Amino acid sequence: MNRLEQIQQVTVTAQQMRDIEGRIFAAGMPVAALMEKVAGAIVDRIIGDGGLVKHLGASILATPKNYPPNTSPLYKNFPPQFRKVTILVGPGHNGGDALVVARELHFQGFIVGIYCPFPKLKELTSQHAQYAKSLGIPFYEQIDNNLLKDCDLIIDGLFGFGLEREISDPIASAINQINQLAKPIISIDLPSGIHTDTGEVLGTAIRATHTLCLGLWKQGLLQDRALEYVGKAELIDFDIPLADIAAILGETPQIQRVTKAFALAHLPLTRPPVTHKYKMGHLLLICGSRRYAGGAILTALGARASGVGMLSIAVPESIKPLLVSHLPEALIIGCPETESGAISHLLEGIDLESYNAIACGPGLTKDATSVAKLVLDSDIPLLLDADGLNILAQMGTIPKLSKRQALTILTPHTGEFKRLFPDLPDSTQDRVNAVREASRLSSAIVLLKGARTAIATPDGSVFIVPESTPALARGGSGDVLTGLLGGLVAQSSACSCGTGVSPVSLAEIVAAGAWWHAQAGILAAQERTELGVDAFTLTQYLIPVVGSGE
Ligand SMILES: NC(=O)C1=CN([C@@H]2O[C@H](COP(=O)(O)OP(=O)(O)OC[C@H]3O[C@@H](n4cnc5c(N)ncnc54)[C@H](OP(=O)(O)O)[C@@H]3O)[C@@H](O)[C@H]2O)[C@@H](O)CC1
Ligand SMILES: Nc1ncnc2c1ncn2[C@@H]1O[C@H](COP(=O)(O)OP(=O)(O)O)[C@@H](O)[C@H]1O
Ligand SMILES: [K+]
Repeated sequence: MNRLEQIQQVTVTAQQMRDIEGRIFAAGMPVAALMEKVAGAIVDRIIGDGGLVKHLGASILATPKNYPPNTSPLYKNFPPQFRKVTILVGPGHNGGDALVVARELHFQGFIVGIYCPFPKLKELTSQHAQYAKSLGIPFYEQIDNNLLKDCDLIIDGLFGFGLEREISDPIASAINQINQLAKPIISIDLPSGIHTDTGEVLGTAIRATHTLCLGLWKQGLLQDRALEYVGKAELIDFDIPLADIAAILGETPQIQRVTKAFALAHLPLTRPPVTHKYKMGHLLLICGSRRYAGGAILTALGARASGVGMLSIAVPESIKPLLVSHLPEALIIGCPETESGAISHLLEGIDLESYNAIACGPGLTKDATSVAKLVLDSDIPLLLDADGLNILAQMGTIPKLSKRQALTILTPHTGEFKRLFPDLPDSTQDRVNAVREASRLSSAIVLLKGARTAIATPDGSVFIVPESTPALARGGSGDVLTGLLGGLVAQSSACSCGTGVSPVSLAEIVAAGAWWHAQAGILAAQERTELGVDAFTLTQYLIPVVGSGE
């Protein structure tokens, strides 16, 4: 993995970023030099070759203005008119970054106006402000028409990782006013108003179209509740030495982004030349009911895409023919069923210990309680989803799981999470902490579904899937995930040759599977629009995602 791939995996809190920054300054890097370097990289990303401005849509490339042509090399990216950029400047170093960007855009021929309502600025920020004023760049203390009229682009440098308390008026009102303009907004480091660690909106926040996160990914940008403010996010690297990151975060950071490089390194994409089907894992899926027969098919199709060596599927007897017709390669086990058409108990003679993993839950209904109890008492890796989770919640999550020897993986959405862990804080808020706490308490690997799915291990490691698509917010897509993960877990547990997989290794595989699922959604949405990603279609995009050979 190259340096940039390693950097992309790292996430930090504000305090960790301060500590890393502190080491760089202590080693001799001047603060002002670092600010120049960072701001230079921001300017390049905005107006350099292939820069963001080209992609910001009609508003920045329209409205011709009658100014003389500019000869700057960077300006070749633009039509031959000057452009008007409004820059929001805060009192700290986020404002300092913004002022350096303002100065450079001014020199490149842009018409720059600065909104800075703060009477007192940090020293370096104050020096940059003084120089910008000396260049004739106008400063405004209030958001007024002069500043915003005809402005093509807004750059937000009000607050970065130094924001710790709620934003109040007049800045809060100014932010709300700016948000209503529907102009392109590029936020420096974080959208101002978003808490660096938790993603909480502190009073109000800038709704950015783009966020250029500086140096290392801030955790708050990976929390669901921040997403509508973040827009498209990307990292601006400024060569933070890996040794300084490791000194603060350890060799393996506790909270990691699941990148493509990470996922591909953990998926079983190649097989040993000499092997056989049972060495490639035997998964038992327990799913479906007469009412929810489709869920069983979707789960099974997810498992199929995992490449698992053998797939057995326990379903109620009455839907066995349906499963056989969809999955001719699988061994379908028809089970006795309740009056309501749920599995009442597993067929006599099924030896649970002969499987490498069990995935249980989709479409079961709560009438299948005895089956869920049985698998919880087994001694092999178990993934529980949907009704499997609801039944577990009824039994009492923590006491029940504390008796299990083998690894358990729980894959709740926020509603199921609340039922499983009623005493934990709301998982729609600080998701990273919620999932981490749930895993610690239950000793299970917990995957909390959402726009940014997070996976935690009992020892406190968290993996966050940083890209996905709302196209997946659709019935059945979670069933596909269950099957896919079940197949991956079975393969890894078969490969461990009886030595057992560690919780962290298993969580890495689960995280890679969640990345795979999200990427299939993204690819399907690109080709078929966000409306075209029904759960069956999603299953058909799993292999293309890893099969493109890129
Ligand atoms: N790390 C790195 O390597 C690099 C970091 N860099 C940049 O530095 C940024 C961090 O800078 P920072 O620490 O100066 O904090 P920042 O976010 O600008 O704001 C804090 C200021 O706001 C104030 N304030 C706080 N809350 C407030 C409120 N509600 N309402 C009003 N005021 C409030 C608070 O003052 P206070 O009133 O609390 O004394 C303080 O002055 C970072 O995001 C990145 O852009 C790069 O330049 C170089 C590389
Ligand atoms: N807004 C969203 N953005 C990205 N992914 C989403 C979003 N909403 C849901 N998902 C994903 O879709 C899947 C939904 O799973 P789940 O709620 O269990 O649905 P079902 O039970 O109908 O199959 C999860 O993998 C989740 O992460
Ligand atoms: K900002």
